[in-house]
Amino acid sequence: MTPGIRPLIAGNWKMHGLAADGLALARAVAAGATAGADLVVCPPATLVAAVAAALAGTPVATGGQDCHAAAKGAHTGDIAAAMLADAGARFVILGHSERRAAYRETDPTVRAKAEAAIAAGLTPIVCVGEPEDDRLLGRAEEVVADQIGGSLPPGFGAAGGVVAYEPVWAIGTGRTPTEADIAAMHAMIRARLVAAFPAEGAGLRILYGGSVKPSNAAGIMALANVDGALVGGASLVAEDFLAIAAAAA
Ligand SMILES: O=C(CO)COP(=O)(O)O
Repeated sequence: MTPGIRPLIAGNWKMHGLAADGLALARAVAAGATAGADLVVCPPATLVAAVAAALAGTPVATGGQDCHAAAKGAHTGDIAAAMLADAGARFVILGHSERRAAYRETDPTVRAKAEAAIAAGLTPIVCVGEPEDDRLLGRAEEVVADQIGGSLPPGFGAAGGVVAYEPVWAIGTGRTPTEADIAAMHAMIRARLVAAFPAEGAGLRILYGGSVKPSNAAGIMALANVDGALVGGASLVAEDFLAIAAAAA
């Protein structure tokens, strides 16, 4: 945790959820929301409007999982940031490693998307994280520093942007870096944020993601510069997601 920063626990549902189970999950999260942390759920695009409507008046916010960099246009299948905002989203996950890998999203692409998100009034959650090879070769911090340098637009600090550190090899695998490695990476990210955004960098939230579950959340959340979590698999089970939130609060 960083003193003075309110933790954020974000659930990335990825490509999971039809209307009935998605709405039930969102309602169960809202029913158990703890006061000590901000919560956001990021359902598939088809459910953003319905989940946002179901969560209206609750402390749980809604987010998207991606947006296009353009405000509108001939981009079949894509969604503009303003459309997410119009549907009730307040956050959007950008540059997730699954999208960087499957759609070859580069740092400049992610940066342009983050600019579009900010212009639409959304808070971007920009994902960074090293593949396993780079970790084994001792290049993890260098790779993540490059992603930070390339993926965050100038307005990121003023917009209260969020960084999520997700080592690629920890996603969905049950493996996590050591707490010392997480702390070292988050300290590096904090230093880069302070350098890039002198007015706001010390107060921006840096989330850890990758196999976060109730059993390891308290230890990870207690680390310096870990200001919450981006949760995949465990966000699909309300009681697990809420247990992680409780560990951060
Ligand atoms: O990719 C993630 C969140 O964006 C992490 O996924 P898991 O929590 O399933 O490892």
